[in-house]
Amino acid sequence: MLEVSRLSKSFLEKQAVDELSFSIQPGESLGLIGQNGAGKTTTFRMLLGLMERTDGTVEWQGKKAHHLPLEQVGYLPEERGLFAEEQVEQQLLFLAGLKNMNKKEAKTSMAYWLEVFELEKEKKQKLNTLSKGNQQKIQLIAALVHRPNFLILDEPFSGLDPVNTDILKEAIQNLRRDGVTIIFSSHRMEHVEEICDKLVMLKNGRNILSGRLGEIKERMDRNRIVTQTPCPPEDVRMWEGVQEVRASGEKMHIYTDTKARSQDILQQLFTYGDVRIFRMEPPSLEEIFKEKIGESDA
Ligand SMILES: Nc1ncnc2c1ncn2[C@@H]1O[C@H](COP(=O)(O)OP(=O)(O)OP(=O)(O)O)[C@@H](O)[C@H]1O
Repeated sequence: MLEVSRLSKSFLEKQAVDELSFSIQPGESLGLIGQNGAGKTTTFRMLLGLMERTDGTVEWQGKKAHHLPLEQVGYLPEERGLFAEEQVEQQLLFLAGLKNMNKKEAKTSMAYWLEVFELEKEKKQKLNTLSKGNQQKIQLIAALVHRPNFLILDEPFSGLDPVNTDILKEAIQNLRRDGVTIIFSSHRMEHVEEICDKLVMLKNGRNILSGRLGEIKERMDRNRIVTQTPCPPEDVRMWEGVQEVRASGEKMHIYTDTKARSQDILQQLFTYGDVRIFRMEPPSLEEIFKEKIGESDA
């Protein structure tokens, strides 16, 4: 559906996006992650034609394109920007109209999303009288109201409380089930882990890790063992290949450099007595992120 090859953007000396390649198929969701300034927003802006690329190609449904077909796209920009003084309902209908949606359809779609995000009571209010989180939800509805089949969401969870975060996650899952393709950025790794099929990790504009989440975890050799044992953590820290040991209640988390260490560790734990729990867990996305971002550029 979308194939991005060697997409690059430089601002004078600064290489904001550096030969970024990825692809996404209909109904997939891709998480674009990276530290502040890694190049996520710049990538979105180039895909939308809001910013000229320095190099690279974008293919949409097999054909080279300058940018995505805007009538099919919903965009939640990082810099939120609706009309503060306008009524919620009026501006949502106006924005749907700009995307060629007829008024009846727009009203039905708007009513659906206002109900999903529990904002029916606020629809007659001016935007600037709403709380920050509710304004954020209206901005999300503005990206969704014309029923796009491709969504670009720049930090969609920022400013939302835990209840609204769950509502948005569920809405995103439902959109995916309906075949909507989604690219989103987030600094919250647990959200990325829950809702993306694929991810692209950027560091200084470069793709440093990408693929399906399960496969990425499988590829990571760093291993976490969760165990319950009478063995003191100080002893485990001395063993070969052990990078870190953390006590968590009655359990101990042992991080090793390779998966191959697990059998040796189990053997050694047995010498201290009863091993009540011993399981290997893949690293969380947050752990992978910290490890990859922390690696040197050399
Ligand atoms: N218009 C611009 N002129 C000059 N430099 C820019 C411009 N836009 C972005 N940059 C630089 O490009 C780099 C990437 O910025 P970008 O906003 O894409 O990062 P990001 O990953 O979205 O960051 P954040 O997570 O903080 O939103 C940064 O170093 C930024 O300062």
